[in-house]
Amino acid sequence: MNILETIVAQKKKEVESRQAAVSRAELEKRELFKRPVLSLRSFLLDPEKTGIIAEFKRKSPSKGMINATADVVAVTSAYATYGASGLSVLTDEPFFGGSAEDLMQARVNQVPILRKDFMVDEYQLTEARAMGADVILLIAACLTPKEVKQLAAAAKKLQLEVLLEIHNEEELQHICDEVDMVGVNNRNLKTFEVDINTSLQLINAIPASKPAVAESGISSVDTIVTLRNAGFKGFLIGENFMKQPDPSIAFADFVQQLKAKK
Ligand SMILES: O=C(O)c1ccccc1NCC(=O)[C@H](O)[C@H](O)COP(=O)(O)O
Repeated sequence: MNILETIVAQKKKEVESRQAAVSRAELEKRELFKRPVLSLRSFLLDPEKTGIIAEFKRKSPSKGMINATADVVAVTSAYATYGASGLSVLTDEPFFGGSAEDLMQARVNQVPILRKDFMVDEYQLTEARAMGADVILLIAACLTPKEVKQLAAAAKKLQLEVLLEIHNEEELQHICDEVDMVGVNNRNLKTFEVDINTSLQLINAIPASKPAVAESGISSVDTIVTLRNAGFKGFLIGENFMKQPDPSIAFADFVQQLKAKK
């Protein structure tokens, strides 16, 4: 089994046990379930904003522990204050050290929040809404085109936006009307190598109506400029900030450098 298959197998078990403990009807009664959502798509299309989706990521399968001590409210609030167009919060516990609690705490911020997890079941969409997320991620590598369409349609019924993640040309087949944005992950999930050319090679095949997001391995403002010139509207960045002793300061410096490039 590759890492994605391992994660998905674990995810299916987890979802089954959470569903047995808390029904969808119960999740729908939660306060955060009723809040109006913020549109990441609109934030990414705003030329005054940075386009950066800053990720709160404690650890990962490729890097192991990245930051064991960062405080989710302090870091995500700094990201929002210094110009993130969106926040991405990992809610997977076993592989990324995240939690629903992290996302609920990050909800103090008035910027769109992506629930970063491996979505395999509609139950997780209701959970996402109930924890205060605005956007969910669907990963083409672990879903069929039919499953993407079904999950994306169910997300729209909950007013959630959908970011579809692809890794190669074949996965362009997963793009459907129901997805709002298309992400290209530069990380090869078999070798963990990151290559920005993955984004640059796929951008022209992504429909102009779906803002494109370059994901993973971004660590310089020059890379953002290159990706932006190629047509990307969003830039998902995790490790580059989280690995610093103070991710908040690292993010503020990065945005200052980016603004100087304009
Ligand atoms: O990050 C990993 O090691 C990883 C392994 C297996 C599946 C997914 C993985 N990452 C998810 C992501 O998409 C990244 O967290 C996100 O794009 C940010 O990447 P980075 O800026 O390189 O931290």
